[in-house]
Amino acid sequence: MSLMEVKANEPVTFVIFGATGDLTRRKLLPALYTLFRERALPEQFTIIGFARREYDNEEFCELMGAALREHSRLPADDASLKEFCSHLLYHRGDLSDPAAFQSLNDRFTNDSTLPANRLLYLSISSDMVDQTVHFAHNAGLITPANQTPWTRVIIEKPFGRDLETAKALNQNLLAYLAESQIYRIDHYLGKETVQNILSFRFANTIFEPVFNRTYVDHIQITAAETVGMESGRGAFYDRTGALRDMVANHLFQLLCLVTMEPPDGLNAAAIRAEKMKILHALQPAASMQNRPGGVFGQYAKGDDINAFREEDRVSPDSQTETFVALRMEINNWRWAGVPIYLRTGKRMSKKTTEIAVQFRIPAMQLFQHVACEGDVCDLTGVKPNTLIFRIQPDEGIFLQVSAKRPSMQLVVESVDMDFSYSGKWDKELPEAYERLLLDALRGDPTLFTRSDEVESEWQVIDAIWKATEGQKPVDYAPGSWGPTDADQLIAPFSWRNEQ
Ligand SMILES: NC(=O)C1=CN([C@@H]2O[C@H](COP(=O)(O)OP(=O)(O)OC[C@H]3O[C@@H](n4cnc5c(N)ncnc54)[C@H](OP(=O)(O)O)[C@@H]3O)[C@@H](O)[C@H]2O)C=CC1
Ligand SMILES: O=C1O[C@H](COP(=O)(O)O)[C@@H](O)[C@H](O)[C@H]1O
Repeated sequence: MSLMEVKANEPVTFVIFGATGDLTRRKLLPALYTLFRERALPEQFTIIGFARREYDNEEFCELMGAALREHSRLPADDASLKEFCSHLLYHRGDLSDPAAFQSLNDRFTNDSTLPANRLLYLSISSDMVDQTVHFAHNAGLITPANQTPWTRVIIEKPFGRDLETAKALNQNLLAYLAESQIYRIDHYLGKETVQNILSFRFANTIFEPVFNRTYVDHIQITAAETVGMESGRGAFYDRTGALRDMVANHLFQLLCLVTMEPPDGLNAAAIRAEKMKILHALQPAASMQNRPGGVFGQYAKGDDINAFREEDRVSPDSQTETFVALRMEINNWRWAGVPIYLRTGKRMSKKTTEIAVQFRIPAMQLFQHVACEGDVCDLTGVKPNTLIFRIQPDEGIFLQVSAKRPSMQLVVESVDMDFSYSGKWDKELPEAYERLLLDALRGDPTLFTRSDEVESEWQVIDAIWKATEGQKPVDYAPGSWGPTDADQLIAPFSWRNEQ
């Protein structure tokens, strides 16, 4: 999709703290490069990479060139890479050293070609955010709110590691920044298919009346990844785990969007207000007292695949979960009693993110469902309707319904009503980071998370820790769908594994 329609115009200097890290290589630089190629960046822009490793500008440019060749959505040819590299600088420094920030600020003072508006991107671990903003402020890198040149600060997730740390971080940041300058990023909100959840629910009349406890049996949300620890991520992930890395932000956002009430407008405040109501009503399911509401797993050794505990910079006796499955419920009028199952994991069978809303079977079973393999047919009760939001890959939405199978008998079969982005639009979907970086450049916070929203997310996570206290991760085979305990968690339903 061309981003030409939307463009940032004001000159800007991006400073990426954590510029040698995995996120910068795989997502941030490729997104900036695509925006550059699409002419969506301002004419005047500079990107300064800040990290500890010893590089000069040229070496940094080579490193980023290699990353772009591997990860860019648009082809990274030599000529455009050369042009892009002319906008790249490297600033070596340690985040614990105030002098490194001072020398960075000196660059702004001494180099009149550096655009004075600045977008500081904190692609660093959450425990370094407070100090980084503090040092940046003391060095003069942060200009006052509501003035030009402006400063905006993008902060990566996870924002804190529990309610207490998130609250402290929110409060401390306000000593140096106005809330309007803080952009807490959750890249799932930048995904086209995630934005489509609200459009699909509220731009159509036929689905909304059945999105409630009367018609919905349960909801499953899965974010499965085949990757393990990408290079250098072991230490971060071992401190973080799947619950904080994925559930506390991405999965909760999906859950909110699929269950929230219609907002009274499409502005940030109205949408956030409805999401907040869901987060306040969300809790680990209490309805099935004798069964655990959560299952934690850790990937074991496989053929040619390290166990998590053998990964680089992971403790050999780590108890960190690389998989989690949860049974949650929303204690409100619309959803009370409807189980909501969440699961996410590394080294799973398939890369897939989807939301499946499974409806109740009809009250009266007039028909039988037939499934045939060759000449052998099996008759069972009618299958439930399921509405599936395919977030990635093969982006789209499909609805499973029952239809009469052509035969002399009145039996039905499950058929799909399928909408896929690639079938409908001959355009590649933009990457989430492209959209979000452009929004931040244009000063639009709609798709970023507000402080109270983040705190509410952590409140639920704290409740999950409490409800699952003492549970240790159980091993699962790489390439599987996680520990078998997760199947017991969802019984009598089943996870949708063969999608
Ligand atoms: N990777 C991903 O897919 C995603 C990551 N995120 C978030 O992005 C953030 C960064 O993640 P990721 O890139 O994976 O992490 P990495 O561990 O790969 O990178 C961390 C970066 O921080 C720098 N760094 C660490 N300590 C210091 C220090 N004392 N002084 C200066 N620089 C330092 C490192 O550079 P050096 O060693 O050279 O100093 C490196 O560039 C995290 O908050 C993560 O949750 C969010 C979504 C996806
Ligand atoms: O935030 C994160 O997301 C990625 C998965 O993102 P996706 O867009 O590929 O679904 C995950 O690999 C990473 O651990 C996590 O920090």
